[in-house]
Amino acid sequence: MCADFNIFFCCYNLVSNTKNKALHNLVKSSKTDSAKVLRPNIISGFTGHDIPSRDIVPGDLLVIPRSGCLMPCDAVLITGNCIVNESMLTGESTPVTKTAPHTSSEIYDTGIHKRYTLFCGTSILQARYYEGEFVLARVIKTGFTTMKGELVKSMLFPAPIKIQFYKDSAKFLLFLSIIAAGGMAYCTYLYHKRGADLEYIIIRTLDIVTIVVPPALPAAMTISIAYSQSRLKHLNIFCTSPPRINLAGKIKLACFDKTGTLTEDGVQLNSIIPSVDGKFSNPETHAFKIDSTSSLVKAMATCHSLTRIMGQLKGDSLDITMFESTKWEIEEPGEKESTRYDMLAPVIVKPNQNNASNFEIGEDNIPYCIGIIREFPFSSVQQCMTVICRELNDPCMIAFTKGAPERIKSFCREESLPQDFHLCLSTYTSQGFRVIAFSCKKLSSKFKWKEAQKTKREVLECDMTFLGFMIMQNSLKPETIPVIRTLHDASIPTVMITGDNIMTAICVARECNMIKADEPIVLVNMELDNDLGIPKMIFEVVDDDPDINFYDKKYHLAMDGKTWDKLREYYADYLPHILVKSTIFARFQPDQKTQLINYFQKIGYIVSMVGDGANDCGALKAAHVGVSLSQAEASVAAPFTSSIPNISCIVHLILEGRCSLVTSFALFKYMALYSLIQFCSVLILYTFHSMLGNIQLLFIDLIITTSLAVTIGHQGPANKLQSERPMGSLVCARNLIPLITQVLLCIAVQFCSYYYLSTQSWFVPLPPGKEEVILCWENTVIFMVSSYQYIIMAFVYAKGKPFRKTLITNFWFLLSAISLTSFLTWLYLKAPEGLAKFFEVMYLPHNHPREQRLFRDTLLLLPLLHLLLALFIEAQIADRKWFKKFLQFLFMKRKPKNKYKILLKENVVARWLASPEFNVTLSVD
Ligand SMILES: Nc1ncnc2c1ncn2[C@@H]1O[C@H](COP(=O)(O)OP(=O)(O)OP(=O)(O)O)[C@@H](O)[C@H]1O
Repeated sequence: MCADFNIFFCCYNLVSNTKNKALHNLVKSSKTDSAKVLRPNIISGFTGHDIPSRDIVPGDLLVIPRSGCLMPCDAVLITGNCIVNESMLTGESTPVTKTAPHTSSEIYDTGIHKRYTLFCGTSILQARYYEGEFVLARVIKTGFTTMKGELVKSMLFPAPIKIQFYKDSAKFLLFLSIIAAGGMAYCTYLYHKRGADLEYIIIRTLDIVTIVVPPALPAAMTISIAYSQSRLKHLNIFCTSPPRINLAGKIKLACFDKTGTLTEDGVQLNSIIPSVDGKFSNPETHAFKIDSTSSLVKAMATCHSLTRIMGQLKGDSLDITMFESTKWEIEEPGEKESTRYDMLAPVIVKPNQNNASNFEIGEDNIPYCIGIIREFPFSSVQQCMTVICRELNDPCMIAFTKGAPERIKSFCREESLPQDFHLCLSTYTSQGFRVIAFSCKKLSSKFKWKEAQKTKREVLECDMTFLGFMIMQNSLKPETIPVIRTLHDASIPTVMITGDNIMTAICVARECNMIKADEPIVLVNMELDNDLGIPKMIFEVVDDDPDINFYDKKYHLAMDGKTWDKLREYYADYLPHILVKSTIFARFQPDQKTQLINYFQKIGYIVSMVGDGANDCGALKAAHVGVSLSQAEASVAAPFTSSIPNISCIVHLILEGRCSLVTSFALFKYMALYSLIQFCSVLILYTFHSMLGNIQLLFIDLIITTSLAVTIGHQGPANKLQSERPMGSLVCARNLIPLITQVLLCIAVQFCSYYYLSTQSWFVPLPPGKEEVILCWENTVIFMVSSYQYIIMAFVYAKGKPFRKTLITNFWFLLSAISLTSFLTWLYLKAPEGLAKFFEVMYLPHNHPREQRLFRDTLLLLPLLHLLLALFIEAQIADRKWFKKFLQFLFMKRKPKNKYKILLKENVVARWLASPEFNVTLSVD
């Protein structure tokens, strides 16, 4: 019993140590010893105090150092602005600008007003305000209530996740308790019959409970997770919710974000297509080749959120590429970077010297420049960004907007849009290009500084003039194609969920082989049916023959965010049938990404999601296994963060997950068998008036089972993903039948060994008595045989393939198993008298009768035979497909259990596609 607890605490410590370390790193990563706050003072208004950061309280006015700092609390900016790295929050390390809110009647809400809020744990790269003035922030939350506190809480108390294994283990424990109850009843009967007193009966029967229900069982389930977590850490994959590692072993659908995940973070400029008076001009490869006085170039020079930090241009890679292509220059006011803050002298952009001559010179010989008065930063929900600018010598301000073409189109006046807008867009998107559109709006001369600060973006984003397209190339990461192939080979379907255009998404999906060249793609669209008053679902086959037989061919559905919303609203019953056949989800907003992941889970998929940006946060959290590609060691965004900057991390995770799951099962079965073996030995010995000695019990519990259980978990994952999946359920016939067979075999071997002993002519059974005898032949035989059985069972369950490395690679296990076997054999055959006495086993000197020595030697054949039979049961029955099929036949399992498997089998969409009602058409190329 004490040894069992020992194992439990060893394993528990191992797991909690890994967790504690991660927590410790996280807390330390943003620990700031002190902070400066302004507190009211009756005499001089406010005075500054340097206080330990733990003494900061909500309501304090925090002074943000100009050179940046780690935020010790959540606070709202009051003055100035800050450039912040929020990778801990979103996984995305592109710096974001936080500004102080403008006076308005709106009530502050952290969820809505994130752009005014500095979050605890995020890194302030720079704080800017007028020279000599403080950058101030009002503290709103401290400690556990902050955003970082939430992350620490989620690590300390991870949200419970439904894992079949844990439910099954509870059932299994119940089953073991029933066995224990049987054993207790037998024990009570036995000792009562022998006339033992009540206290003795109680002690003996309680012994049985501690043997059958091992307290180390929960530890067995976590030890493999601890090993996997530390291996993942070496691969730079960090985990804040370790139980999810086992879930990774059961992933049935792998979802990916596109930009920055499947494709590179950076983009290259392909061409620019200006639009003048509602007509597209010829594409240009460089922005500086276009007339630099054109509005499109001005939009490209101003419509961004770039800033200079340490002399380097920082911001979204798309913005950097765009701005650099104009060859304009950015100038931020103030000599020092940290004083680049002046409402009256905003950030300005100006053409470089070569182009400057094209522009008018202002009064006082000031060279031409554009001041960026206000910026509405890019958001994935809006799919665009807007700036309000003022040109030198122009009394009117101008708004420039850039973003997703569909979105920009909706802002523009009809006459400014070229007729071939869609044709031009689809020409580029269907080649996989990322297309960004631009528009502008001249504001009235009455629109002054004050209005610019107060206006809402909706006022600006209407009645605009379309300016043209910018075509960007975003190539695949080299690892994407091999990883997608590996996942498909392992029968794990892949799905793309992106904010980008649907045609671009389709092209990228084809390029990375998510959709093979010969597999047709069908667009799901919605068209308003005036008769019905609800949208009608229509299908469009992309680039293929619409007369395909969809029953025979693998096909993929693709839809955009708008269709998704309508499907949810009007065709909720059809949605599961469509989902199982869908591979591309484009123009999805962040909340739609989350909804989609939840839907996949509803139809029975274990879903993984890999993403890199702020627009994936919800989906990453919702997925069973969300992996954020981020430099941060832990982010609030996802339970896993990977510093491997590509999707190969998901393969490592699945391999580790499978290894951990299989090891957890193996350890669980091993611990259960160990209890049952000991249970059987004890009952046999009680029956024949003997029992196991304390040293023997300690040796079994502490040395044999602990060393073997701990080293079994050490085995690493297989090198290659297999299409075969590990079992997810412990309490199923496929698991239980081999396990029960192993138990019966162990019992049979113990009985055989006793029977063999009883047939010996020299053997005299123990006479009935009130107290049990330890030093006797009965005890020696059962102790030795059962000790071998613990090693045999560990050997059987330590097998490697197909989800773990081969047993040969597990050095520590082999060392333990070989050393224990050698020691046991030596103890049994050749141990000196003192040691035999210590272990309370029979000592046979050389001059002992030959029959006794022959019996002792030949008894060893039994464990050998047991090993062969146990290996046979595991290799030829438990692991075999025929056994699975036989059980399916036996239990008449006709239908798959998972909903998505039933839906896939039904293939209802193929029927719809064949029906004229759904109006299947061929899309334009
Ligand atoms: N910096 C930006 N400024 C303006 N518009 C942008 C900017 N970045 C992206 N967009 C537009 O907004 C759309 C949505 O962007 P979002 O970041 O949500 O998704 P994405 O980057 O296209 O794809 P993914 O979801 O795969 O990362 C983009 O497709 C693009 O058209």
